[in-house]
Amino acid sequence: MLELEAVSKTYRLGAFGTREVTAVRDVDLTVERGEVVSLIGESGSGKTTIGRMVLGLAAPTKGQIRFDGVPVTGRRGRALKGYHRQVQGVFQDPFSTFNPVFKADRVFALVRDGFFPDVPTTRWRERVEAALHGVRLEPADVLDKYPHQLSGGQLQRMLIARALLLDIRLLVADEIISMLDASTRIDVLNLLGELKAAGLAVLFVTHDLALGTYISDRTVILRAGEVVEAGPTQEVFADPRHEYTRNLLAAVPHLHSRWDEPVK
Ligand SMILES: Nc1ncnc2c1ncn2[C@@H]1O[C@H](COP(=O)(O)OP(=O)(O)OP(=O)(O)O)[C@@H](O)[C@H]1O
Repeated sequence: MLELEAVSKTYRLGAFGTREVTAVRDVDLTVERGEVVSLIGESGSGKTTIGRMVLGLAAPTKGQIRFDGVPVTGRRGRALKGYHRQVQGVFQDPFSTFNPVFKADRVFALVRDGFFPDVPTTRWRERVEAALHGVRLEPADVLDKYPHQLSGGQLQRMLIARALLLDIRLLVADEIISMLDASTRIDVLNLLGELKAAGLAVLFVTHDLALGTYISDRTVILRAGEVVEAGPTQEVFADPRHEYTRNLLAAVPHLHSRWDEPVK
């Protein structure tokens, strides 16, 4: 379904664009229907750049990104909108996505204005309520409220509900769990699991190996813009081939041991 082939992204820096930073280098990656693929790497490893390219918000310097065999790059206007009906992103900080001046459910109104202007108001309301139920939110708890009246978990779910209104097939979830507290994290992860069971594909971007293991079918480990390891999640974790992956694994806190004890 989604396919990245030898994708690189170089940013030019400085007033005259004389300095270059290669954020992503020669990355191959696929995501199939109903599959969750974790993209794991430390800060600065190029994860967000990949997510933005997949969403058509940035263009690769080299290589190809295809969705159902059709290039993503270069889509503009109506073609990009058509793509965004099928592929949407949810990002780390839900608070920054909402404008504090407007009620939070404005995000749904914007979807209606942009994609479904002909749907009558009552029908639209039903669709919004169904999408909210889909993410385990009670419409009365979240509709007609300002962002500051809602929790981070509620806002994050509303953003997932917004994506679901579009009948998407691929969700790019960029660190969506990082800012949530522990119990909400598990709820949102379980929600992603349910959506996956319903056929949704997820590119799950995280720096957190433990979250990646919990949810994904396949794992891609990124270091300084390059894929250092990729494979079925259980295999990557059971037998990490690359030293970088082993180091990342060693850095995951072990629940059964005290933090001041050396981990065996
Ligand atoms: N718009 C930009 N202009 C110049 N350099 C950029 C730009 N965006 C990202 N970079 C650089 O590209 C590299 C990869 O950044 P990216 O944000 O993709 O990494 P990341 O793995 O998502 O990191 P984090 O987890 O901290 O968000 C970094 O060196 C970053 O400084």
